[in-house]
Amino acid sequence: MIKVGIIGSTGYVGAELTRLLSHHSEVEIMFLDSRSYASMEYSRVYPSLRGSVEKECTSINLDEDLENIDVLFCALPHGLSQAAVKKIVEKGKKVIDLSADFRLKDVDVYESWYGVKHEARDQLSGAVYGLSEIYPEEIAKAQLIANPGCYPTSILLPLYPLLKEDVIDTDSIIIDAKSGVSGAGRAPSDTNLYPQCNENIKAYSIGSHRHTPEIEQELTIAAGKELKIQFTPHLTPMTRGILSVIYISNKKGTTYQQMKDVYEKYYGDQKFIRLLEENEYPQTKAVYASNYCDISFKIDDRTQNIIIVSAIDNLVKGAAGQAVQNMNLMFGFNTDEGLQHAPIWP
Ligand SMILES: NC(=O)C1=CN([C@@H]2O[C@H](COP(=O)(O)OP(=O)(O)OC[C@H]3O[C@@H](n4cnc5c(N)ncnc54)[C@H](OP(=O)(O)O)[C@@H]3O)[C@@H](O)[C@H]2O)C=CC1
Ligand SMILES: CC(=O)N[C@@H](CCC(=O)OP(=O)(O)O)C(=O)O
Repeated sequence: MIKVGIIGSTGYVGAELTRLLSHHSEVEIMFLDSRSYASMEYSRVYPSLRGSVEKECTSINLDEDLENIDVLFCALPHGLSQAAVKKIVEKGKKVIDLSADFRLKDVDVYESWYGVKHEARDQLSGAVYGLSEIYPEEIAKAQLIANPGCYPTSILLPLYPLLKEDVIDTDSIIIDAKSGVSGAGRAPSDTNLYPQCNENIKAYSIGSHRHTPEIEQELTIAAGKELKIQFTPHLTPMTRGILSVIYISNKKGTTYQQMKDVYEKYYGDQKFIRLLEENEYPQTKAVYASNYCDISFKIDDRTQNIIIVSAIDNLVKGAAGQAVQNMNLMFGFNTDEGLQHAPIWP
């Protein structure tokens, strides 16, 4: 058994971590940190976890409470994890940060896109980008994991292998992605106000979304040359889920079989990537509350475009589930421990 602590446990991502880890056979949850609900039973904050999580929230002291754990999960808004990450790394323990704070390798890029100063620069170079299926060996050896963003996970999993194997063009990648409202977190905001998000779909942050440099960083590594993407996220009236549709001009004349072979090579034995049959396309309900990423694609011979579709649950594969998968890799547990449950349908 390992001992884990969760900071930011009462946010949506923290709640998914708590749900998943409370059913993990190798884990004991030591604390559920919260500023706002300290001393309150966790199951009063999240009644769905009554009977599964019998623990009070606590506002932890970074100098004392980190001593008793083997791994810390940080699920705080960006800019706020750095002090805790610094402390735990200095103590020689493992940490999985679910914010954007350690994802970008260039600190100037982080500071300019996120508009905050990085207070733990020394830790950045040691951070491993936790895209589980792509970097399993690095993750297994890491002390600090920068867990990927939700949109990047849904976009990098389908694109990384194709760029690595040089079967698609790099200068015409257009991504149209749609997220459920839980992607915006739990704090009330203009984004998640019911009358404004219900029965409404909108594009936002066109050409300026903070996930753009994260996606470009990883695709550049895959392609071995710098590339830029066109990324348009949308807010849709669903609670969970991300559907990403990616358009690439098929200038290389890639065939369906070539692409299928690449996906089979990278993901054929990966439990959490489901490659769908030809003319079957991913949908968010088919991955709801699960750690799956569903992928399929079409080569449109009429327009000579490649269209790739992926679906994930933003809170699970896009955040807490992938973090648990990374913890499993770091501690040598079965990859799917704590994550075996099927999606919920309908
Ligand atoms: N939502 C998603 O789909 C995804 C989110 N992420 C990232 O995971 C992290 C957590 O996201 P999410 O759970 O959605 O966010 P939420 O806003 O739902 O939760 C964040 C929690 O952090 C705690 N907190 C502590 N200090 C502060 C502070 N100063 N300001 C605000 N909250 C604070 C709050 O709990 P309390 O007041 O009880 O301490 C709050 O509930 C973020 O970095 C996010 O970008 C990553 C991938 C997907
Ligand atoms: C719907 C919605 O608002 N989504 C959020 C996703 C951000 C997020 O989750 O942030 P990180 O993954 O980078 O931590 C957004 O677009 O800002």
